[in-house]
Amino acid sequence: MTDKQLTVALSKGRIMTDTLRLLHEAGIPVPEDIEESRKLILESPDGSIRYILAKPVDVPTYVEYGVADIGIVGKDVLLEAERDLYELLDLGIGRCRMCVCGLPDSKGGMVSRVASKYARIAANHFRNQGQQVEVIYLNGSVELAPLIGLADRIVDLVETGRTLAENGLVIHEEILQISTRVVANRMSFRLKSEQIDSLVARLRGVTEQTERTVTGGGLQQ
Ligand SMILES: Nc1ncnc2c1ncn2[C@@H]1O[C@H](COP(=O)(O)OP(=O)(O)OP(=O)(O)O)[C@@H](O)[C@H]1O
Ligand SMILES: O=P(O)(O)OC[C@H]1O[C@H](OP(=O)(O)OP(=O)(O)O)[C@H](O)[C@@H]1O
Repeated sequence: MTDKQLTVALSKGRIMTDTLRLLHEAGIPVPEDIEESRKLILESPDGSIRYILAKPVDVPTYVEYGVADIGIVGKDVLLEAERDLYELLDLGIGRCRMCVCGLPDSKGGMVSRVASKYARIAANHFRNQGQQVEVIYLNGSVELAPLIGLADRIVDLVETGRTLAENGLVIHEEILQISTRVVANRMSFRLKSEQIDSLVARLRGVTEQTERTVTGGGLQQ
């Protein structure tokens, strides 16, 4: 690794393909076999960028500790992690909504139980609303909780709404819009400003193009 090299932590999984497409469109060098390979650290062909492939929930940790200069990760993960990072850019991919959901007739009683993979976001939301709730952490398939009586509501991501619909659940309230963000380590942002500015400017170029195209087509963001 050289001083000039940037280490970029990418989120494996759902947002990986769109992230790689944007990097490619922005002219940022990416190893050809990055999606097929089982390697977790890969260098770009010109050696300017080292990519690390991480679980989304771990990306803010790598960036805060400075083992990655840059991270690409969902706003949901950032809000839940509350790490001390600079958020530089909204890539406009991985769009979905963080919502309070449940059975159609459940609005929460005096002290309701709320299940979520986003325990901190859920707790903050209900605290801000002055509602007393018990938040129960679950790691996935959160929609199960109201169906089997573990909780009366959930806080979870909704994209197409299919998972809710197929399980007889509805949205009671939208908390916030989610999309994928570019974040930087605070020290790297100063020490590698030239490389980081260039990377963000290139990505901003293709992100704005995408947004213009979508808006031009008459679709609502
Ligand atoms: N329908 C969706 N459900 C979940 N995440 C979505 C959705 N649409 C976009 N996203 C974004 O993609 C990210 C989730 O990716 P993924 O499902 O691969 O991660 P994960 O749930 O942390 O992984 P794992 O299931 O392996 O624990 C979220 O952090 C969010 O920003
Ligand atoms: O509105 P939809 O398009 O149906 O998408 C929303 C679903 O997708 C995510 O789950 P994921 O597939 O990541 O599985 P998980 O429940 O194990 O987290 C999310 O937690 C919802 O369950």
